[in-house]
Amino acid sequence: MVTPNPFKTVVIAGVGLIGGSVALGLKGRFLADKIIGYDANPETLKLALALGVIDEGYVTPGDWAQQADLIILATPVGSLARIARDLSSHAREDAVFTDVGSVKGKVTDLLSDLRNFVPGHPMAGSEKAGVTAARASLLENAIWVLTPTANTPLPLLNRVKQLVTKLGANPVVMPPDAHDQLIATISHLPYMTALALTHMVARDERLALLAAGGFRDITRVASGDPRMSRDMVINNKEALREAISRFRKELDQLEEQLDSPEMLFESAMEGKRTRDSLPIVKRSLIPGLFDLVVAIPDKPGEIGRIANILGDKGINIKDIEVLAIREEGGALRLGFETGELLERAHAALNAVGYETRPRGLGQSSL
Ligand SMILES: NC(=O)c1ccc[n+]([C@@H]2O[C@H](COP(=O)([O-])OP(=O)(O)OC[C@H]3O[C@@H](n4cnc5c(N)ncnc54)[C@H](O)[C@@H]3O)[C@@H](O)[C@H]2O)c1
Ligand SMILES: O=C(O)C(=O)C[C@]1(C(=O)O)C=C[C@@H](O)C=C1
Repeated sequence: MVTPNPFKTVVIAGVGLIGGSVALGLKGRFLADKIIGYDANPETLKLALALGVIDEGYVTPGDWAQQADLIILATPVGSLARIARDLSSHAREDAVFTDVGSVKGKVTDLLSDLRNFVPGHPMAGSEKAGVTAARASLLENAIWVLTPTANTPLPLLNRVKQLVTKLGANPVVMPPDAHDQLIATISHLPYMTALALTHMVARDERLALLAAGGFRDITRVASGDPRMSRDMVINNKEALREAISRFRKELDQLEEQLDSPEMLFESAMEGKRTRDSLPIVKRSLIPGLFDLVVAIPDKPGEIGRIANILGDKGINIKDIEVLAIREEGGALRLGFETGELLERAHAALNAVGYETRPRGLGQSSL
């Protein structure tokens, strides 16, 4: 039996990496009839419209929010509560609110009286920010924590759970403080550790020269947006302090084990067993797209310009990736659904002077 869309018009407040990925997931799986973007940055909205992530965009709250059946708050943690208030003063009484913030206690407390609120946090992300990094597959098979408040009606929790499942993620329900405690260890502590390690490198340039895969893997999250990451840890400082103190003890213990090889071997075995048994998250979505690689000069606005040229011709970009950027410029990989769209994109971009080349599984005859 086909179940109807749980929500018809969805507002995404904060059309960045996560908001954009949710929007693409909703569109790709036909889970909403209309997606409205709300973002403080008009350039982001222009780009999101050109990339087909949203259908309409607004930079200020207004009566347009009356259309919303569901409002997904996806701005930095520190602004979530204010934006919820701003939008709720324009939204209908029955509009449902959820959020994707990385910390749940604070936002849940601040919004405990917000009607129809189901707080959430998808456990997926990236060190990249912004709508150009958004992709539907980011959320596939991810754990998506929901932390209902005392005021969240159970049927509503179930509707949001259903939506999360339809997006290809796995809902897990827990209280906000339990979420924050676990996240302090599994997400916020690794971020602080990455900062500590990168600071050591910053103080001795010979270390940077020798940094190989191991160091890069363990410090990847330090490349995340500094303001966003700061907001995330500052809003969970009690739980994070506790996690840091347990981490110090673990380090002290490992230091002591440097003099007892047997015990250090046991620790190494335990580390390997735990790391190797972490579930592998499979992400698949878009199979065999028709890819076009476009050479671009390293100038502001280039990605938006390309998206606009294609948008004006009604050519939908299904996937976008920034390939290596060097001083003299770089390249974009654009994915299209059909060979015909690929050829039209190639012609449109060539006509205005871009160098393009088809690539990958679904190449055309170009
Ligand atoms: N990045 C991750 O890995 C990750 C993972 C899970 C959850 N989250 C959470 O998702 C949320 C968004 O993170 P992101 O990584 O998508 O960030 P992002 O920077 O990619 O996107 C944030 C968007 O919000 C907009 N914005 C910022 N302040 C605003 C305001 N006051 N009013 C309206 N729009 C505003 C920005 O213009 C931007 O488009 C955060 O709460 C974060 O904690 C992030
Ligand atoms: O960068 C990634 O791969 C992430 O998944 C980012 C990450 C994490 O620490 O795991 C970062 C913050 C979130 O709230 C959720 C996920």
